[in-house]
Amino acid sequence: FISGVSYDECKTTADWLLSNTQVRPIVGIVCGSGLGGLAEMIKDPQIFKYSDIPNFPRSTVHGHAGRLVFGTLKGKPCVCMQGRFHLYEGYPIQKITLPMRVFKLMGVETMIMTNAAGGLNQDYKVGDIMVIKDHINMPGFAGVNPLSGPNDDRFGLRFPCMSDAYDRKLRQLAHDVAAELSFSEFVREGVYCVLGGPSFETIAECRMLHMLGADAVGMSTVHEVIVARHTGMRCFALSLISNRAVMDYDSHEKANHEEVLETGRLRAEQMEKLVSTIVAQLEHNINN
Ligand SMILES: Nc1nc2ncn(CCNC(CO)CO)c2c(=O)[nH]1
Repeated sequence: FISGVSYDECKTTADWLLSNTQVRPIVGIVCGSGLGGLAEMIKDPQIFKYSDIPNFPRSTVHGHAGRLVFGTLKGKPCVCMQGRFHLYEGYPIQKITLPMRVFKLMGVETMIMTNAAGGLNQDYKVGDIMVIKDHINMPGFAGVNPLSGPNDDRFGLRFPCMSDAYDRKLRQLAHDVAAELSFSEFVREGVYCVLGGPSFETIAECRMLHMLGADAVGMSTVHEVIVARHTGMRCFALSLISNRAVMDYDSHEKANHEEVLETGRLRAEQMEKLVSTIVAQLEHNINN
């Protein structure tokens, strides 16, 4: 099977990291496109380039730095992925989700994922932040699932439940924090649909996904959440709506990566404030 993703290899990577930092993280953060600034919030950072970490893939996407940042955020020991991996980069799906298993083996209890996504819900505006309440795993419909292949019971069950993937208490906390910060007008909640990419969706695909109940569309996060939940970590995820998906044929808008990164820059400050305040208010060691 795929090299570099077995339990022993994940353990080797986790042990290598733990021997190179005193930080014992309980929160894992994944920074999406243009959201790498979240990692700059971490105090006393210890930084590892992905290329130096055994078994880690390399980041190949503009806007994804490719660094693992350890430190404390609002007093809580954290590990932050500045740059994540995507199916469209050509990695095997188990490689994309390897960091989740490494984080679990290091003792991480809660994963906070962020991504940039296209808005399918017509009420959404560019710059809105959507709390993900559920996902539609399109590649999974075709058998592209990070848990395919032999199950290693040391990580989790053969058939894990996904109806509670996005932690209800953390979603409620996010909305309470948004209200505290007066962010409620642009903080939403909805369903995220993942596609393989790298091509952006067609108009027909946007219309179909919207009819199927998706509020936002992207190319990441779901695979990581499936593996993180398999290991029993709590998951919470936010999508920054970086553009409105093109839904009608007489529109001349064209989705492009530059506007994705630009929206990240515009909203980065609020995203960082929201995530750091949520981390500050996380209860430690509550297993659901
Ligand atoms: N319409 C649309 N807008 C989006 N903004 C971000 N993403 C997520 C994909 N991000 C890629 C390309 O920016 C980089 O990982 C998307 C998407 O998939 N579709």
